[in-house]
Amino acid sequence: MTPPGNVAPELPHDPELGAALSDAASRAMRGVHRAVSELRRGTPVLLTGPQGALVVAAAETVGARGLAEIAAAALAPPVLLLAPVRAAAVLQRPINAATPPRRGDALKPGALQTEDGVAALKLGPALLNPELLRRLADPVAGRLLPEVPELVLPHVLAPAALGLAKLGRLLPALVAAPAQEHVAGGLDLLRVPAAEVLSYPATAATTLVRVAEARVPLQDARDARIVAFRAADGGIEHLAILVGQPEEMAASGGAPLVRAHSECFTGDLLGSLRCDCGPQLRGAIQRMAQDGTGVLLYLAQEGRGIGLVNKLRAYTLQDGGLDTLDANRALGYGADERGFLVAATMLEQLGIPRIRLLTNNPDKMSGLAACGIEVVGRVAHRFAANGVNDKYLETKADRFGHLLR
Ligand SMILES: Nc1nc2c(ncn2[C@@H]2O[C@H](COP(=O)(O)OP(=O)(O)OP(=O)(O)O)[C@@H](O)[C@H]2O)c(=O)[nH]1
Ligand SMILES: [Zn+2]
Repeated sequence: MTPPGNVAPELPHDPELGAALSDAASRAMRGVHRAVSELRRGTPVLLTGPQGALVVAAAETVGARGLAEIAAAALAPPVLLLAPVRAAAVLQRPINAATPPRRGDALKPGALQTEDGVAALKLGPALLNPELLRRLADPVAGRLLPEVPELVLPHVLAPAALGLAKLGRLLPALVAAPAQEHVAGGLDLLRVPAAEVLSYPATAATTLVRVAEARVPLQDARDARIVAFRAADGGIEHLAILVGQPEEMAASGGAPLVRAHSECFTGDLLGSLRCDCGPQLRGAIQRMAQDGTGVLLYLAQEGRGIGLVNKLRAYTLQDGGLDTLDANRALGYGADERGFLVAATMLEQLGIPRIRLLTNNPDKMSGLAACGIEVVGRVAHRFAANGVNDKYLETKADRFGHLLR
């Protein structure tokens, strides 16, 4: 299960061409970043492509005004775009997605078919109401609906719409209607090319630049520095914590110990017992201090890339009986939404192309290797269960293929 966004795009070698491309990349990222902000505040945006235009708003945030703007731009009645798993839950019917949701899942006879990993539900007037849209989007919200929506074919730009909501760490559920570009222009809706939404994760990862660095002695590693990396979109920074002199070790052909640690507010900062992140974070720094060298990449990929708000929703679903993988999927997200191109770019910029990786997760090894990092070895990084996270650790081994030693 290699996460998406892990294939390094070809980088330009001609410096002039490179500058021109990075200008275009930075304009594209600005557009997508603005579109994400619009969705997060409940404003519709216009997705464009050669096949037409689609006006979309996030079901989680849209209000009466946003719905009126969609109606004014729409060429046809609006639908609700959902991940197939969520659509199946709403319809209370099994569903076959064109993109198989899980290795080994058998197609269910008599199940609904969907295209491109997206399902579309027709929204009759009774469902075009902000509170009901939130219930349709959110498996944690109440179930009561005045009518069961009907499954229809999604627009060709629907996958980009879901992608945009995911970039905003919103529930992947959007009110959407085909629109005429010029009509929507009169409404002053932000336009964003669907292709730029789809290429955004790779563009953001490959435009990271070092922006600040400081010596920060740590309780467990006095000789430590923090280097901050920022992408051209101005989004949240990723951090590298360097223990000792890993760059020197790499320069003389060595392979320093590296941990790619995805941020976990609850585990890293609060000491939550639901996961193993806190012990893994501190354990990694201690291990690097013992070795004398190491790099801990602290990646802004909270909740395996679904964001803190969705992780809290996933926890509520887990309290209702789902495991960590199915809870992600019930929200409409993949089991693991992380890409490791960010980590690979940071290592490349630090001058560390060969590493020994501190992990139990084989996907991290293959993800980094696919992005051009030479992973010469793995060092296991397991901590004992604490009585609360036992099932979480079991699920990582059983369903994510995490190595037990
Ligand atoms: N979606 C979701 N994310 C979780 C849950 N529990 C922990 N996480 C997140 O999982 C991530 C932990 O990732 P890591 O420790 O870097 O990686 P890993 O895949 O467990 O692999 P290792 O390298 O073996 O630790 C953090 O971003 C946590 O916020 C959960 O129940 N649901
Ligand atoms: Zn955690």
